[in-house]
Amino acid sequence: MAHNAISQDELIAKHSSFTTIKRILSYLKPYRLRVAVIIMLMLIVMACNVLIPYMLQVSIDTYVSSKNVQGLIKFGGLLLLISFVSMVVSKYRLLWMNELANKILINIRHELYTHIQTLSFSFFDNRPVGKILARVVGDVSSLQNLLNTCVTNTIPDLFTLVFVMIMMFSMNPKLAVCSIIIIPVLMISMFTIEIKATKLWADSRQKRSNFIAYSHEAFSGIKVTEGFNKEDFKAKGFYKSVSDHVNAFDTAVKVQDLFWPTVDISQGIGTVIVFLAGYFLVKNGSLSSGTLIAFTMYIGMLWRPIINLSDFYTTLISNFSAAERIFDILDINPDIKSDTNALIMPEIKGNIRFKNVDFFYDKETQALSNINFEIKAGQKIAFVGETGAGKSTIASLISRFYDPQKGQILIDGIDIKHVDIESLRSQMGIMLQDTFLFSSSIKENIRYGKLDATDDEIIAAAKAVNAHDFIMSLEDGYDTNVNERGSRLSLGQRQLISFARALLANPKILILDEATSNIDTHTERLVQKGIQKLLTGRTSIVIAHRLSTIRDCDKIMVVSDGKIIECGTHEQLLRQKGAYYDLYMAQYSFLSA
Ligand SMILES: Nc1ncnc2c1ncn2[C@@H]1O[C@H](COP(=O)(O)OP(=O)(O)OP(=O)(O)O)[C@@H](O)[C@H]1O
Repeated sequence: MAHNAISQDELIAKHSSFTTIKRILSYLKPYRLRVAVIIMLMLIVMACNVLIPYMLQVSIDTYVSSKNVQGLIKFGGLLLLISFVSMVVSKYRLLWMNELANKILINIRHELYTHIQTLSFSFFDNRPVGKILARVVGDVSSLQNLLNTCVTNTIPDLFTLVFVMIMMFSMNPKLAVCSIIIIPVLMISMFTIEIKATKLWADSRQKRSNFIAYSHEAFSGIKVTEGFNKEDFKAKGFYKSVSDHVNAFDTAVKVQDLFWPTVDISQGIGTVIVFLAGYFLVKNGSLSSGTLIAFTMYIGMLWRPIINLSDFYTTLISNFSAAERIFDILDINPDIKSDTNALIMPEIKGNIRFKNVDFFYDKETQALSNINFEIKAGQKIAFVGETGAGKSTIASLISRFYDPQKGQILIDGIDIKHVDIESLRSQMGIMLQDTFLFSSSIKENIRYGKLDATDDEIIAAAKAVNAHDFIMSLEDGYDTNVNERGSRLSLGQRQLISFARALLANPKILILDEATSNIDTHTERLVQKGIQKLLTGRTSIVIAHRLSTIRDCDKIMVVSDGKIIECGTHEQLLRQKGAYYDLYMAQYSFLSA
C-alpha cells in the first residue's frame, strides 16, 4: 500500500457503477421479507395514484356528459376512499423504508469499524487517522443519503413511471409516444454530464478527506503548535486545505447544476408536444376531452418521477465515490491474519526464538537483518541500543503485528505465523512508549486488561504496582475520569495505570517498550517493586534507554542498525568493553557530570 500523506489524495480502486450499485443493494438481502412487504405497499399506492386520473376520465366522459348526479356522487365517494387508502398505506411505506435504510446504515458502519479493527499495523502506518475517520463518519453519512433517496423515492418512482406509461399507452398509444419522445434526448444529456461530474465529486471527496485529516492532526498536536507559537502557520495550512475542498466542491456543483435546466427544458418541450398533438386529435374526433384531461394529469405524473429520478441520479453521482471509498476499505485484506486451519496457541510457557529473521517495513526500509536469539521461559531480557536501531520492531514481531519477510519466530517451538492470532495475543501483553488511556474512569482503564475483573481485583492490581495511593488522592478515586488519552494525568501516573492494566491481564509474555521512561527517579523507586511483581512468573522483554533499570536482567542484547551485536549479562558486557560499555559509560558520565 502506498504511503499517504495528509495533503496527498488516496488511491481508490475503481469499479463499474453497476458493480457498486449491486453491492449497495446486496445490503437489502437480509431484509428480503421486509423489502417484499414494502414493495407490496408501494404497488398499492401506485395503483391508487394511477387509477385517480383514469376515474376522472370515466366520470367526465360517462357521468358528467350524461348529467348522472347520483352516479357522479357514488363515483366521487369511491375516489375519496381510494385517496384515503393511498395516504395511509403511503405513510407506513415511508416509515418502514426509513427504518430499513437506517438499519442498513448501522450494519455498514459496524462492518466498516470491525473490519478496520482487523487490519494490520501497516494499514495504519500508511494512513492518517483523519482519513480513516472521514470514511467511517463522512462517507457513510453520504451513503445514508444515497440509500434513503434510493429506497424511499427511487423504487416507488420507477414503479410510478411504469404504471403511468402502461395507463397512457392503453388510453392512447399515439399521444403516449408523443409524451415520451423527448426522454432519449434527456438521457443522452444526463449521461454526458455524469461522466464529468463523477470525476469532480470523487475529487471533492478526496479533498474533504485531506481537510478532515489535517484538522484531526492539527487538533491532536495543538499543544506543539501553541508551544512553538505556530498558530498562524497552521491556520494557513488549514485555510489552504479548506479552500481546496471548497473549490473542488464548487466545481462539481457547477457541472452538476447543468442537470436541472436540461430536465426543465425537456419537460417543457415534452408537454408542448403532447398539447399540440392532443389538440389535433381532439379536433379530428379521435380523442375525447376526458382522455385529454386524464392525459394532462398523467403527464404531470410522468414527469414527477423523471425529475425525482434525475434528482436521485445526481445524488448517486455526488455520493457514488463515498460508496466506492467505503468498499475500497472493506476490500482490503489484513496483511496479518490467521490461516484458515490455524493452530490454537496452547498455554504459552514463554520460550521465544528468532531464526534468521529479516524484516522490511517497505522496500526501502530494512529494519532488521539476520536476527537470531533464544529466550528461555521465565527469563527477563533487555534490548538496548541507539534510537532507530530496531528494538521496538523486534517487540512488534513477537506480538505478530507484522510478519518477517525471511526467517521464523517460534514461541514454545511453534512458528507464530501458523497460529491463531487471537489465541496468541490474548496471552501476551505489550506496553508501548506511548501509554494510551481511554477517556473513561481509571477503574475502566485498568479493567481493560481483563473485562470481567471485579473491583477488588482492580484495586489489588493497582496496589501491587503502587498506583493505589495516587489514585485514592484524586477527587473521585478509581472513578476519576482521565479525559481523552489520559490528559488529566501526568505521564508517570498514566504509566502506573497501564502497569496495573497489564498485571490484571496476566500475560505469559510481557513486553515493556520504554515503559518506565516517563517515571521520575522518586516514582521509579516506588514502582520498582511493582515492576518486579509484574515481571515475575513470565517471560519479560524490556526495551530501555535508561540502563540503570535493566542491570539485573538475565540477558541484555545490544541492537545496532537492525542487528544484534552483543549479548550477555550486565557484568559480562561491561567486561567486554564494547558497545554496551560505551552506552553505559556515556550515561554514567552524563549523570555524574
Ligand atoms: N511503521 C514504520 N514504517 C516504516 N519504517 C519504520 C516504521 N517504524 C519504524 N521504522 C523504521 O525502522 C527502524 C527501526 O525502528 P524501531 O522503532 O524499531 O527503532 P527503536 O530501536 O525501537 O528506536 P527507539 O529507541 O527510538 O524507539 C527505524 O529506522 C525506523 O525509522
